[in-house]
Amino acid sequence: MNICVIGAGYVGLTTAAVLSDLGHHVTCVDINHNRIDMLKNGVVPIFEPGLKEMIIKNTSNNHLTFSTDVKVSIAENPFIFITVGTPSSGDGIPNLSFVHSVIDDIATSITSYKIIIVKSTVPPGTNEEIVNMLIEKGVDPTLFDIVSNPEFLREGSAVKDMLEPDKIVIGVKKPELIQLIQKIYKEINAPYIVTNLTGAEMIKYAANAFLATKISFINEIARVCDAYNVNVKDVAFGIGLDPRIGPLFLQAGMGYGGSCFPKDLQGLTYAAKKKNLNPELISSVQKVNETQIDVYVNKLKTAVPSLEGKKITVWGLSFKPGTDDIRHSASIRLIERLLEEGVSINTYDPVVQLKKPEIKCYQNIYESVKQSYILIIATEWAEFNQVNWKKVKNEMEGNILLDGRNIIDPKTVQQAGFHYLGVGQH
Ligand SMILES: NC(=O)c1ccc[n+]([C@@H]2O[C@H](COP(=O)([O-])OP(=O)(O)OC[C@H]3O[C@@H](n4cnc5c(N)ncnc54)[C@H](O)[C@@H]3O)[C@@H](O)[C@H]2O)c1
Ligand SMILES: O=c1ccn([C@@H]2O[C@H](COP(=O)(O)OP(=O)(O)O[C@H]3O[C@H](CO)[C@@H](O)[C@H](O)[C@H]3O)[C@@H](O)[C@H]2O)c(=O)[nH]1
Repeated sequence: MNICVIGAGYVGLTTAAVLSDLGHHVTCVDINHNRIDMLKNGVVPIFEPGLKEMIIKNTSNNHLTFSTDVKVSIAENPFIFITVGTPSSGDGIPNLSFVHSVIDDIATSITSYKIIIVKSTVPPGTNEEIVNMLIEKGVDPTLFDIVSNPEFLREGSAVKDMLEPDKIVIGVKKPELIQLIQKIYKEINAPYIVTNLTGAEMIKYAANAFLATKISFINEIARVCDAYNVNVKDVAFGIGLDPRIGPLFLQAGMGYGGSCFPKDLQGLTYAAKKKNLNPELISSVQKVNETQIDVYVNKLKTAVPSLEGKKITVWGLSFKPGTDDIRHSASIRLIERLLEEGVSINTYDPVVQLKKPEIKCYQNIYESVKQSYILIIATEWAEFNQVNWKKVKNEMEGNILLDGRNIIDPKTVQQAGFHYLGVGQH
């Protein structure tokens, strides 16, 4: 099948790579010329395991091509996937301008029937609005159908998640569209959840809100565990065995970040308020997450009353392991907060190098801790558990280790001479 994927970001590139790998002919388009030039030259602008190999394989066999000509690509392909960004505007309202710009391009270039598949995460009601927008722009309603097909991949395992999803959600206005979408995803074995356009949008928002709720829940429990000298991991394990609760997404730490949870909870709040509802639980989930950094900074300040002038090394910059994405990273928020205390910051991350004069980025993990007073683990990269702790300690001036992700065994680092600080882990 001939498919156009609009947007060459985390979702767009993964969609384009996977669909081309499944045998379709895919054109991936983006208005970012630099990005498309890189892709045409075999350079994949994001770090995502397995993505580069899949892109190179499918560009070599001509199943996947890249372009900056959005209108031509729309005109040439019957299936149009929209995967552009839907960031939060400053006040938390979802910024749909990128989606609207694609709709404008479709309205001005459509001459034959298109199925427009919206993968971008959008607030409830958006896909219905898209139908109306196209009609208002003079597009004949028989020339298009809209399918809401939200994406549930996680960064760091995007390719695998798209090849082995736990479900495929499709929102449609006409039942005959279901089979066409199933044809696109023929090789993928997953149950289909079929609903209307707004239902699919709500499933996406509700999924992210629930996952974020689990994280804020366990972070709140960790604060209480801390006060009672209880290990929150024991509590998470204990409750997680109950199948009604489940063991996943109960890892306490500095809180959730990334390009999705923060903005989608804001988007859900906005959507609820628009209908005069007051989403109290979602507001509390956000509040716990926003104050989680303070819990760690306060912990540090109890151990080291004056942070001013101290050198601190932070391991981990990306918002989670396996990605180079630093959007809404808890680590970056922590660094900004610490800089306000007058500290100097060294960092090490396996894939991210920041370009900020006030932050020193190292490519060698042991170099990064030289003469540091405090070491902070801010992202749960597995390699942070494989270091020689004695060597790390010897390089440092101080001995404080703040474990912002509860990934370190306190005894191991205490034996190496560290003073271990955690929240809900001792
Ligand atoms: N990142 C994730 O893990 C993830 C997972 C599921 C769903 N989503 C949702 O998918 C959408 C995309 O997220 P992302 O992280 O891939 O975004 P991204 O910022 O990585 O990529 C978006 C791309 O769209 C391009 N673009 C913007 N306007 C365009 C236009 N008019 N025409 C062509 N290209 C245009 C940008 O240049 C950019 O390369 C968002 O709605 C997000 O909420 C993201
Ligand atoms: O037990 C946990 C699990 C995660 N996190 C944090 O939560 C954030 C988000 O992690 P994760 O969900 O793995 O990453 P994303 O790539 O943001 O994926 C989420 O957001 C995507 C975009 O909507 C969805 O498609 C995915 O299903 C959803 O998991 C990260 O900062 C993690 O460190 C925790 O603190 N504790």
